[in-house]
Formats: sequence, structure tokens, C-alpha cells
Amino acid sequence: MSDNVVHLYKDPQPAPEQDAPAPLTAVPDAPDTPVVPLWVRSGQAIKRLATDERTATACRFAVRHGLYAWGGTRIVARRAWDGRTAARYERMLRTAEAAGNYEAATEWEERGQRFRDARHRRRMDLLTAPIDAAKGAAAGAGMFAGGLLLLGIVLAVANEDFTEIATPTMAVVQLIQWLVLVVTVVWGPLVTIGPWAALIGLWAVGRHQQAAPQWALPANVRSGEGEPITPSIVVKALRDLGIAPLRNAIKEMGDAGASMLGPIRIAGCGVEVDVTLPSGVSTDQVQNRRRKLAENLSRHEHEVFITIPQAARTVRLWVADSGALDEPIGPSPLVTDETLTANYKTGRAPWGQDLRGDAAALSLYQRHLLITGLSNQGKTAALRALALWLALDRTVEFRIADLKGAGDWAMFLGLATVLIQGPTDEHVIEATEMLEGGVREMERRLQAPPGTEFPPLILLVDEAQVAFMCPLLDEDRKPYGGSKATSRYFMAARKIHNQGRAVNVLLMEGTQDPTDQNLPKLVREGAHTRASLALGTESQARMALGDKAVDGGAAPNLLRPGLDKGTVVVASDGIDIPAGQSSITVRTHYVDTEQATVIAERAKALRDGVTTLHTVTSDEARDPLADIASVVGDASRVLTKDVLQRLTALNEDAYGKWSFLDLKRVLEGTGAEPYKSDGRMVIGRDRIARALANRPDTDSASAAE
Ligand SMILES: Nc1ncnc2c1ncn2[C@@H]1O[C@H](COP(=O)(O)OP(=O)(O)OP(=O)(O)O)[C@@H](O)[C@H]1O
Repeated sequence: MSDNVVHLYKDPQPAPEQDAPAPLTAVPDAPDTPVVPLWVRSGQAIKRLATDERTATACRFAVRHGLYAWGGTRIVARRAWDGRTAARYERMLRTAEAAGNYEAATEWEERGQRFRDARHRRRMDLLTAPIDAAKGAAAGAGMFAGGLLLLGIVLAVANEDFTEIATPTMAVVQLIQWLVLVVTVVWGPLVTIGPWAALIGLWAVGRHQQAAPQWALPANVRSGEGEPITPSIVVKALRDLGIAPLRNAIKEMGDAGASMLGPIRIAGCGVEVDVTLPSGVSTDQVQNRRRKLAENLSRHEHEVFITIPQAARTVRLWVADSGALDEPIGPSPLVTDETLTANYKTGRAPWGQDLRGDAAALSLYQRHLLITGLSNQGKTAALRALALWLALDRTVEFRIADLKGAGDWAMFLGLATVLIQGPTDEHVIEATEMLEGGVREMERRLQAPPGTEFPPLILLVDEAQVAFMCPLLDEDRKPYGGSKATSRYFMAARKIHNQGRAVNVLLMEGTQDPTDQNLPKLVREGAHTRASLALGTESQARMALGDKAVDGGAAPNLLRPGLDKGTVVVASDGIDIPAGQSSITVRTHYVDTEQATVIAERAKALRDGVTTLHTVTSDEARDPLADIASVVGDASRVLTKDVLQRLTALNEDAYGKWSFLDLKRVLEGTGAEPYKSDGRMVIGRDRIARALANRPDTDSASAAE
């Protein structure tokens, strides 16, 4: 019924909530907060006050300015003492002696002696000086009085007035009276102000010299951020290095410890200075304290490089301008200069900048290369930049195995003659066979008549540690990985290292996080150019670059993973390394994958068109399917073992190293794959014939795509 009722008034609005009487709730009394005793509260307040940053700043301010006055007094006193005594000569003499510079020591001794003689003469003169001074004063006073009298007489005669004789004398007397008056008026304030003025002078000297303890100095001075490197800062940093003989020798030298330093030269985004260490201090003692030295110079550890130049007992410090190393370097000439070409023999790959900011270019001519580093530090990018430059020389052939296979080398498709991409054991087998193919080519070249010119063949394996760690055995039970005399990858790499250089068959390897297992000693030492990005430990740095480079100051283990991406420490005779140094640090230009693809396209344009193999077949352009068909002959089926034997007999070079896997790989997808007959693997004549008849015109096994 209610549905039929039409109300004559609007729907009643619900009563506004505020009109409803608020429900009364009983609020309990706030619980009694326990009263903290006064002494605790006072203690807390004092603690808060004492630890407040503003209190610390105020204390520092007060102490600093107080000590400026005290420090200034010491400095002025010392200067006065130096000026009056032979202390300065003594100090310089000790400095020269401590530095082993006996010639300078003799000279300072002579100068000191001359100073003493002159001082002695002055002192002797002082004995007779009062009498001479009295005589001089008496004579002067007499002459002055006589002069005044004469002037008075002249005035008296001129004015015809006898009283004028005394006028000049009286004028002088009055002048003296005035002077006395002035002095008596000024003296009081002078006595009051004088000491304060002197104090302000001393304070100003102390302030100028920052003569207060380090902790009391203002924050910006304390941190030394951006502080330029001056001789005194370097000497102080060396003194506080914690090497007792060095500290003592510098103390002996006094302020002039700077004589240990050569000139401070601007070098790229930092400065460079040679330090000749006093006897008893060895260069490696300084090298081992790189972090402390950097901190003493108000720099981060990675901003200070210590190398050993040729001069004996000398270390060369390179100190970056604060933060300069974190600035990116510009793009690679490979990217910016579209007309750039390369010359394998005479050219150098523009790789980056050294720390001095000079272009760092690497010659790859007849040098095997090894680049290592922790994961994700820019190893592939650095290696690829070199390969891309080399690709701009159209005579260079590349065979590449990327055992990560994430597409970092994909742009070499159509540029490299072999491109293997992937991390599986199958890929390792292919990479090994690629290297063995390189060995065969090398051996062929070695047998050529002397003087034959060979085009460069670059065998490049990225993530080579995957190959060394591969546990797979071939059909002869020879391991692909490992570092035994039977290890196939290892032995192929060794052979190329031993003999490939002279015939331009070169191996370039990129590996990660080196250990003795994933980068055997013989392989690391076979590379002529060794480069390393950031590494974890010094022992890894030794593996990557060799003992000589590390002993000479190379320290990729001190690069900062993540922050120093693309920075490589290089030991090679293919790059300009300052005399006496064994390595150089290069900040490489980053060529990303997109840019790399563009450069690769340019390189392809220089070539007539290269067919890239994704698997490795024989060196000669043979037709394996046809060869298999021919060795199977009329028999309806032949054991795969026999097929392999017959293939070897047909062409030892092409098929001598073939295994069952090769046979299977070549026949895969053709419909003529090996199959089991009577429990043994065979190849069928009819199937092969069908496969031959049905195959497209181009051989799919070796087609580019
Ligand atoms: N020269 C460089 N300057 C700045 N950043 C770089 C440089 N080279 C590489 N990087 C950065 O480092 C990243 C990793 O580079 P890359 O793939 O070459 O390292 P990787 O050491 O080969 O890594 P992994 O071996 O772990 O695959 C790049 O994506 C890039 O961001």
C-alpha cells in the first residue's frame, strides 16, 4: 500500500547530525606522568647543549680566534728569531743534509758562517758605539746651536734689533714644548690602544697562516674540499703518513721539506709532483699508504695515484682536482667523426683519456689482448670499442664468440665471418672450434713463404671464462674447458698466443672476475696488452695485469666498482705510458650499443658484404652435405664413425677434427640426421640424397640469416 501513497510534502530530510545531542562520555583524568628529577633534567639539558652543533661551532670559533693570536705570536717570534740568529741557515743546512744534497749543505754552511762573522763585527762595533754616539750627538748639538745663533745674528743685523739673536733658539724651544704637549696628550690613549693593536696584528698573522688546530678550523678549511695542492700541503701529507723515518727527515728539514718535491705541474684534471724520498724510506712504503696520503691531501683514495718514475727513491703523485674524476669524458671520436677510418698496422684506436686529460690511443698491431674486470664495469663496451675501430680497416677479419650472448656483439652480424652468441656448452664447443680454426689458419700462414703479408684475423672471445669453466668432454674425452695439456680451448689459445702474432692471427679475450681456474696463468701471460677495469683484490689485479705492473703502482683493485665504470688500467707497449711507469689509467669513451650499431654499419659499408657463419665449418668453402653424400657412396647406410673417417680421408684440413657432433650439426634439419640401426649410429644414403635434392640453392648451414 505504501507504494500507492503520494506525499504532499517533500521527503523529510534526516535531521542534521549536529542537532543531535552529543553523547556524553566520561574522560578519565590524564595519568600522572612521573616527575623526572631536576638533576636528571638538568643533565639532559646540559648534554643537549653540549652536543648541539651550534655549541660546537661556537666553541670552535672561540678557540680558533684565541689560538690565531697565540699562533701569530709564535710565528712573529719565530720570524724575529730567524732574522736575528743563524737558525734559518742551520735549518737549511739540515734540510740539504737530510736530502743528501751535500753541495747545497756546504753552501748553506758558508752562508751561515758569513752571517755569524758579520754579526760578530756588529757586536764588536756596539762596544764603542755609545762613545761614538755621544761624541756624534755632542758635535751635532753644538753645530745646531751654532747654526741657530748664526741665524739669530743674521736676523738681528737685518732687523737692526739686538733681541732678535735669540728668536730662532726660542722657536726651537717652543717647538719642543709643543711636541712634549702632544706626546703627553697622545701617550695615554697610545698606551691603552697599543697592546690591542699589537694583539690584532698578531691575530691577523695567525689567521692568515691558519695557525690553529685542524679541529678548530672552519668546516670548509677542515674538509679541505677543493683545496689546491701546494708544496706545504704535500709535505704535511707526507709527514703525517705514519712512516717514522719520513716524518723525522721532514722534521729535520723544518718547513723546507718542500725541497723533496719537484715542481707541481698541472696534469689534466689534476696536478702531478715527483717526490724524492729521504734515504731510509722506500717507495713501496708510500705506495702502501695511498688511502692515508689521499686523506691527508683532502682527496678520496681514487683521486690519488702513486707511480714509480725512473729516478731513484722517487714517487710520482698525481692528485685529481676534487671531484674531477667523476665528471664524464666526452664521446668517442668513433661516434663524432663519421669519416674516421682505421689502419691495423699504423693506427691507434682512440680509446679514451688518460688522467692527465690527454687522448689515450692503443695500437692493436700484432698484440694479443686481454681485458678483465668485475661484472658490469664496462668490459664488453671497452673491448667492443677497440673492435669497432679495427673494423674500420676493411682488411681485418673478425671471428667472434660472445659467450654471454645478450646481443652486445650482434652488430657484427654481416661484419664478422663467424659470430657465435650464447652461453651454453654448445656455444663453448663452437667457440673452441672457432679458435681451433684460427690455429689451423695460423699454421697455414706459418708455412707460407717468408715475407708473405697476411691480412689481420682477429679471434675475439668475450666472457672467455665460460670456455675455461666448461666441463664438457669431446668424443676423445678431451675437455673443452680447463687448463690441462688436453684442454681444447686452452691449448688453442696457447698456440695462438705463442705463434699467432707474427702472422697477424690475434686473440682478444674479455673475461670476468679472474681466478686461476677461469683465467689460467699461461693464458693471462700470453697477452701483450693487458687491461683491467675495477677488480676486487690485489691478487686479481696481479692476475689481470701481471706482477710488474702492480708493483709499479697499477691498482685496478682500487677503482670503485660502479663508480669507475669504463676506467681501465692498461699495461701494454701499444699505448704511451709515461717513462718509468708500468701502466696507465685510461677513462674510456663509452660507445653504447646503438652507437656501436651505427659504427658497425659504417664498417660494413667499407666491405663488399661478409657472410657471417653462426657455426664453424672448415676453413675451405666446402659443401659438407655433398661431401657426406659422396663418402656414403652406394652403401644404403654407413656407420657415422666410418663417415667421419672417410671425410677425413677426403679432406684432412676440413674434416680432420670433425666429431660426431659436427656431423649431427651439419645434418640437423635436413631429414638426413644420423639414426640408429642395429644399435649403432648410421647415415642413410637415400635420406642424404633426398636432403641434397630438396635443399634450397644456398646452403642453409652457412647462410647469413
Ligand atoms: N666507458 C664507460 N663510461 C661510463 N659508463 C660505462 C662505460 N662503459 C660501460 N659503462 C656502463 O657500464 C654498463 C656495463 O657495461 P658492459 O656491459 O660493457 O659491462 P661488462 O663488464 O661487459 O658487464 P658483464 O661482463 O657483467 O656483462 C653499461 O651499460 C654502461 O652503462
